[in-house]
Amino acid sequence: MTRTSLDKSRIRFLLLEGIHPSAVELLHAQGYTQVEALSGALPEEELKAKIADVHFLGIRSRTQLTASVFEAANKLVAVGAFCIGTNQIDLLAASAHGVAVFNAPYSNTRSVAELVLGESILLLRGVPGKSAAAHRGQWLKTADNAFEIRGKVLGIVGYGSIGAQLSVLAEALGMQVLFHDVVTKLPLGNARQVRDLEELLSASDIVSLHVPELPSTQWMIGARQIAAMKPGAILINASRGTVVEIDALAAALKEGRLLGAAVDVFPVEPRTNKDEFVSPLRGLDNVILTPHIGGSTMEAQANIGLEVAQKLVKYSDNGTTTTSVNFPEAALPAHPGQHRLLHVHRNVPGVMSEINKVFAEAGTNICAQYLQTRGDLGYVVTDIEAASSERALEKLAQVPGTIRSRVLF
Ligand SMILES: NC(=O)C1=CN([C@@H]2O[C@H](COP(=O)(O)OP(=O)(O)OC[C@H]3O[C@@H](n4cnc5c(N)ncnc54)[C@H](O)[C@@H]3O)[C@@H](O)[C@H]2O)C=CC1
Ligand SMILES: O=C(O)CCC(=O)C(=O)O
Repeated sequence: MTRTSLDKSRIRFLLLEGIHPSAVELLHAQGYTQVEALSGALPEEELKAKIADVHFLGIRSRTQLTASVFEAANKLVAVGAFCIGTNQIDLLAASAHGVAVFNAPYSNTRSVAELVLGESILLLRGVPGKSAAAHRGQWLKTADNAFEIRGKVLGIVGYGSIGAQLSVLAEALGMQVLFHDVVTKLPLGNARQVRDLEELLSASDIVSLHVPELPSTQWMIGARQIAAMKPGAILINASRGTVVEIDALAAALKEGRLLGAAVDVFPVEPRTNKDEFVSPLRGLDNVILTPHIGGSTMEAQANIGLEVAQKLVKYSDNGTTTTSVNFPEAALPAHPGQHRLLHVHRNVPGVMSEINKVFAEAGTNICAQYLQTRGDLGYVVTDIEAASSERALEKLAQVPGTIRSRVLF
């Protein structure tokens, strides 16, 4: 697939799921005027119809980018996930179509950690139940089952950016922190990495989950793991809905085995704010239910809007792919006066020599060349004199193994 350089005014951006206006402002300021921003996610067929004309797509956690969506996205150059998780994107399909994917790996970390800490305090005091009762006219003034957070044991599953941030905040409130991670991690403060998940579950007053959605994390907290938790403990899930078996959690809460829970993410989430939220946890007073808003603060969203839009602009303007989640990473300098050829190919032996044969046979003088590979993908960027770029691009597209090529003026 070959693309010649488009005038910025012809490059189309589609931003879904209420991405913060800071993204649109940045794109406009960088000369990209064709930006359509919608508030919700689109069903697959609608998305496929709409995406056919789109060069850059912005999504959050709701939009499912399947292989079939990528098939329909002929013009798509890059996807911006305006969030941390990229499990909603078929990254192999994106790579196979030469589509670069970017995200914002840290911008909402603090927001999630703060929410979890706030929920921990409220649940230890039984506030959700007492508040719900007060709304019904009941006055539940009692200290029964109400506890301070100081001295309690917080068990963090997944000690990455969010888990580690939570650990620091929790210690500041006097909690003891244990964590379980598949990787050996530097414990912050007095936190301690435990041997396995079972040890963490049996020792913690509050268990908070911060793992990515992976085959290995799917349903990692089920009936057996909940039974291994301390009686009267609290479970918090602000990671992904596939990490906890929701029926097992509902059963434990109804039986009173757990003191409470806070759940922000669900196996099935409404696509828009107008769709009904259905869950076996509805109606349980000792459960805080939130609509996947762990990262939804004005601060985080404004920063994410800028960060991801900036990454898309850099890739569009000069081919830089730094921090891409699926592409070889290349930080490229400006290319004044030269044309820049971007070539995405299958990383198999011989492609580079074929590419350079194209330039040699055409007598093209190469001003600069950069190559990076990542797994099955190769990304080579060649700066050449402007006069020969059109012919070179045509020839490059015929190199066996080519996935996509593009020229930047
Ligand atoms: N509720 C919300 O709005 C938000 C949810 N998230 C979710 O939180 C997840 C975590 O975010 P970050 O901390 O930034 O990710 P991260 O990648 O920095 O940390 C994840 C940690 O989990 C560990 N891990 C992976 N598999 C594991 C397993 N089977 N058992 C134990 N540990 C395991 C990793 O080694 C890593 O240390 C994201 O992937 C995303 O799904 C992120 C932001 C907002
Ligand atoms: O804010 C969102 O839409 C998604 C937040 C999230 O889950 C993430 O950043 O991974």
